[in-house]
Amino acid sequence: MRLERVGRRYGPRGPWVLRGADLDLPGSSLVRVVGTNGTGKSTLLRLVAGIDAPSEGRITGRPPRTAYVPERFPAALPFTASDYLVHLGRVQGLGRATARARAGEWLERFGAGEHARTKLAELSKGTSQKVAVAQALLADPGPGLLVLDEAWTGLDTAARGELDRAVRERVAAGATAVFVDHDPRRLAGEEDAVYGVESGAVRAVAATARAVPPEPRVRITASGGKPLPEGLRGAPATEPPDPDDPTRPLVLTVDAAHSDALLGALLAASWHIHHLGTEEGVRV
Ligand SMILES: Nc1ncnc2c1ncn2[C@@H]1O[C@H](COP(=O)(O)OP(=O)(O)OP(=O)(O)O)[C@@H](O)[C@H]1O
Repeated sequence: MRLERVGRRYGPRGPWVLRGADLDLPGSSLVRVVGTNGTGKSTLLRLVAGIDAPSEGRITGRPPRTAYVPERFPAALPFTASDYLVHLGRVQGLGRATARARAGEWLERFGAGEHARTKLAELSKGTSQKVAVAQALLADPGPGLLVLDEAWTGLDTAARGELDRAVRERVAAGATAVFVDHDPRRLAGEEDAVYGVESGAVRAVAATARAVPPEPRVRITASGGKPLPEGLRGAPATEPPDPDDPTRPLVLTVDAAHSDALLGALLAASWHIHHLGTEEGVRV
């Protein structure tokens, strides 16, 4: 999907909120939009989502499916959370049973399962936001557009993490996810592109490759009953750093690139290996 020379003003004589915006929004990509308050980020996201039309310019290659979490959620509708989600799932083309199952799954995933039968108007702000986010995730993952305007705001920590995961899943499944969030740490380093909105213009401020996760450090628990061999590769960190009891196992942590050499040196010096794992605790 592409935006070409897109402009938007409210009213024929209103000031241009956006002008000359060129954005490239390929599939399987995570795109962040940044800018100070009132610069036009929500306006841009509404144009991307297709719920508003440009005053000039054109938008091409729109994916067939769009999910959108608006900055403000219309919470005063006469539905329970579950009925509302089923209704929106039906609008998105899901069968009734699938829509109901998905509604339940997403409410559970966001920790709002017990509010399925609560009326929208009676939900707390945080739980309303969970419903607003769940409605955007009801459809199958796949190529499509996911537009999130401050969708994390109001969610608790666990739900924010869950939304991060959901966004990553959707992007991995081919979606184009475009988001605004006031927290600069939100999905930081995972964006394929970052666009800044300022004084009506939209500029690519960074185009980062998808961050490669750091290589895990490897932890080796070993005992030798004697001092460590000299000249170990990778300068391993040891715990306890200065053992009083040389028979006590040592934990050595080293970059994965040096773990084989370290292991070889320990075995060659007749050390006993108790445990081998990554720093996150995964056994390797
Ligand atoms: N429907 C509308 N009618 C008239 N003016 C509007 C409308 N929507 C937005 N604007 C104006 O467009 C400008 C940009 O607003 P927008 O909400 O897009 O910015 P934003 O960057 O998302 O702001 P915030 O960070 O505060 O959410 C503002 O001056 C706003 O008053």
